[in-house]
Amino acid sequence: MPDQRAAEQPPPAVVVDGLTKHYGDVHAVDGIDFAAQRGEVFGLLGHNGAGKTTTIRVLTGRTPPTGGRATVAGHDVVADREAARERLNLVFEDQNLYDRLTGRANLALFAELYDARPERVDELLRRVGIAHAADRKVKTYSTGMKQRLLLARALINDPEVLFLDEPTRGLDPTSARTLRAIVRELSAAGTTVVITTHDMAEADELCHRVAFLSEGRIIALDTPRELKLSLAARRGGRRARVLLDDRSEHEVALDDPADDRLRAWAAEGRVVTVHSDEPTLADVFVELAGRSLDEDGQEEQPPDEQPGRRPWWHWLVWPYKPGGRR
Ligand SMILES: Nc1ncnc2c1ncn2[C@@H]1O[C@H](COP(=O)(O)OP(=O)(O)OP(=O)(O)O)[C@@H](O)[C@H]1O
Repeated sequence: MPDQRAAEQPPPAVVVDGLTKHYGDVHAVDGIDFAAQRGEVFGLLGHNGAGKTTTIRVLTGRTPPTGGRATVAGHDVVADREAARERLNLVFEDQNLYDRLTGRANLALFAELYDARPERVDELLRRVGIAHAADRKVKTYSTGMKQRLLLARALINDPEVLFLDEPTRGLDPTSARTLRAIVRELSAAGTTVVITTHDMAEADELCHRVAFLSEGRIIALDTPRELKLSLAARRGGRRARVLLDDRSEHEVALDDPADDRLRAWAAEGRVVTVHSDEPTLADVFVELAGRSLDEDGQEEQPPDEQPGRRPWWHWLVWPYKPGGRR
């Protein structure tokens, strides 16, 4: 019964309703609505100046909205700001660590501030993978280590909602992978994670749903999968290039029931590779925003330094079994 299911559904961890934030004539956030569920990883994506950071600043009580309303963990971010802040935490680019203190001392200070158990400090240092450097001064830490320490610090109060502003920017692939793994663990344990990123491949991999922001407005909001599928549909359906055992290449329509050549070739064991043309999230963004994220002054990285970024044509190796059926 739908009514009963609705009653059992926990309230969303983040609710944003007609939120605006104006700086003079600049409408940094211009009437946005969304809700993020418990355990959801929710991505805010957009060009420089789209309003991502401002949205997070309002939701974390760092700046008041001009209009509209938002709640975090059930608490209004304006009227009930302190209660909301007790249940959230954040990793922000402009945050500072105490450079002349050790990693452990940095965390211990925050543990005291939040009344956390003292054992929590070492637990978190282990969790983010910097226990070995716990007694080194933070000024000797690399960017990745500092980012890990900031994350540990943000977890000290077991937040119900964690806000991460560009958490993997400037990180080496290993640190970025560790951070993504922690986000997944947190999400599985019920923490809601709201993340801003310029990295479309990362958003695709990590986020349950993403909102594309442009000039302070949400221009699309859905799961990465749905966004990609709807672009494929607008382009006339998904297609694939197929390489057969006789080295001939064919283009097939995956969404056209009349085109069952791929199934037939597969049944005959003739397929060597299938080359899918599924659009990427970056393609969806370009279509909606009219330009790519690389066109807004971001420094483009060479392709081999773009972890997880998939080319437009992405090869799937079909299990090839010469002369037989699978
Ligand atoms: N304190 C401020 N005073 C005046 N304007 C501001 C202020 N903070 C942000 N803005 C403006 O609001 C708009 C949105 O900025 P915001 O930092 O939220 O964008 P963003 O999507 O996070 O961009 P980026 O990817 O560069 O961090 C921009 O036009 C910015 O110049």
